[in-house]
Amino acid sequence: MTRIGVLGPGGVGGVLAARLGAAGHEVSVLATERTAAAITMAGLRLTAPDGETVTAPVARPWLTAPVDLLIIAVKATDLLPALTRVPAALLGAATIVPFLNGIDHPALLRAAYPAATVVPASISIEATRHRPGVVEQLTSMADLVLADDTPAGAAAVGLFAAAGLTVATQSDEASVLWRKLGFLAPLALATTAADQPIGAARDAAPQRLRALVEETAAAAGTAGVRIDPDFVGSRLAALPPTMLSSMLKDRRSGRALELDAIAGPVVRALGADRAPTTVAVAREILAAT
Ligand SMILES: NC(=O)C1=CN([C@@H]2O[C@H](COP(=O)(O)OP(=O)(O)OC[C@H]3O[C@@H](n4cnc5c(N)ncnc54)[C@H](OP(=O)(O)O)[C@@H]3O)[C@@H](O)[C@H]2O)C=CC1
Ligand SMILES: CC(C)(CO)C(=O)C(=O)O
Repeated sequence: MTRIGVLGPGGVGGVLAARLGAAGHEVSVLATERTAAAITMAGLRLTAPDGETVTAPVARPWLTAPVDLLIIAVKATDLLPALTRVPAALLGAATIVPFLNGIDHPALLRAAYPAATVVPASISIEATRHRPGVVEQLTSMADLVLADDTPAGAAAVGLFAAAGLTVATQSDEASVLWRKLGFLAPLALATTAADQPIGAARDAAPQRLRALVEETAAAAGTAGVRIDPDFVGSRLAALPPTMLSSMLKDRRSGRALELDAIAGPVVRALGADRAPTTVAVAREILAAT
């Protein structure tokens, strides 16, 4: 049994907290005051294609006891304030597995928690937090990718897999994060700018979608990660037409967008001149939100 903390028990964090709790781990969630109270009073309810579970993790607004592994699943826009709930002295040499979209957060986490080991990770899932303590996994897809180039990373892979989650590995941080972004950035930017699911967004502007794919692949190349634009294009073409990105869901709910976390790395890697479509689409989104 591993002591696991989950910072941000929303869509992603709620699914992982529920599944790891059901697998017998000692799970505590670190949440906003209201969510911590809701989970303390009524538990954490997960509805998923394989059924409904109610688990009873310990919920608190900040870490009060050591954990072996800390999952971070807040939005990038909330990361900095959320970290105040986890004192570095208490976290010590724990393993941190962040599931945020984007590229830039591991550096912040390493600076904030110098004794910990940060294991870069990504997740492909469609998960939603309906209200505090009530989350839904919408499809059976729940695919984790972790960097297994450290003993802590290899141990975390084993822990998630033993809880029944699908886990793939990459040997380095850049590959984990850029491969996710190589697919996500075109999907999120195209759908959010169009305010349409991927089917309508790709039909309305196929060349623009292709340009987003090529710019993100070129940006990944600057970090030594080779992404084939044709492969990403075929994955995007195969998505169900009704699929939304989490950025579009955020736009429609009036929540803060992870625009810097998703478009920023592409523009910072290439410069604005070599990422004209990413810049134009991001500016449209900024103007509309
Ligand atoms: N949802 C999805 O399907 C996917 C999401 N991702 C990525 O995963 C990450 C998490 O996204 P997602 O699960 O959708 O986000 P949600 O909004 O569903 O959940 C975020 C959680 O963070 C909590 N939170 C916000 N601010 C703080 C704070 N200051 N202190 C503590 N907790 C806080 C929220 O609390 P409260 O509930 O109290 O508001 C909420 O529980 C993002 O980077 C996203 O891009 C990646 C793949 C798919
Ligand atoms: C790629 C996708 C849709 C699924 O995980 C996602 O990560 C997101 O929308 O944020």
